[in-house]
Amino acid sequence: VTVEMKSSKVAIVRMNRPPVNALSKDLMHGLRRTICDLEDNDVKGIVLTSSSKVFCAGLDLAELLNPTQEFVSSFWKELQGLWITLYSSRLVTVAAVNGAAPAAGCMLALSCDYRMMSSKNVIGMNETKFGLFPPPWFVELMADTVGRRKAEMLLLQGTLLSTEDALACGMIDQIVE
Ligand SMILES: CCCCCCCC/C=C\C/C=C/C(=O)SCCNC(=O)CCNC(=O)[C@H](O)C(C)(C)COP(=O)(O)OP(=O)(O)OC[C@H]1O[C@@H](n2cnc3c(N)ncnc32)[C@H](O)[C@@H]1OP(=O)(O)O
Repeated sequence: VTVEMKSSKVAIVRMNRPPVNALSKDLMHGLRRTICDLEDNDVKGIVLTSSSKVFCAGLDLAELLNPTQEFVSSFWKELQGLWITLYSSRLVTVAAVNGAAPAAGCMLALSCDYRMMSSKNVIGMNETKFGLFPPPWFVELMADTVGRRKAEMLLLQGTLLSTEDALACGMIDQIVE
């Protein structure tokens, strides 16, 4: 994770884990630590983005291949900790979604106060496409953002929306070129 101060009050926080910013336990820990440090340093707002062409590919599936029980439990704790920290942060949080944002990548964006996204990208919770269903707090985030019925349809079908469709249903707030 890298931090660039745009002024004394606003920080650009970039996920920097090539090639696709898959959320490993370490990346989630780094993001949470960064947000907490910025909160402690009188910063007012952050822009969360990526230093590569993918915003975030969701959970690191490689790390979840044949994990030990202990690892799964610490991974899950880190995921919940990151979500709680970002969602409840006192900072004004903006997601600049500059690449694909599937599954937990979408969760990161939805946990922010405002979402801008570049065109020709995709965002959504596609977990059902590979036989999983998102945890309840992902579901609630989606329902709070686009409405319960729309969320139900998107989640059941594991839809990844284009930038334009995401704007149309309120999943993002602005398209930025
Ligand atoms: C705590 C344990 C609990 C386990 C149970 C979990 C239950 C909870 C259920 C849901 C919660 C949330 C789940 C998730 O977030 S799962 C992740 C879902 N993500 C995806 O479906 C995205 C998959 N990736 C893509 O669609 C594409 O890679 C892309 C659009 C993000 C980028 O495309 P492109 O630029 O063309 O890159 P490549 O596809 O070529 O990929 C490059 C490289 O990166 C690897 N990779 C991609 N995604 C992941 C990933 N999520 N984890 C790990 N690695 C990933 C890909 O395999 C390539 O690797 P290489 O071949 O070695 O180069």
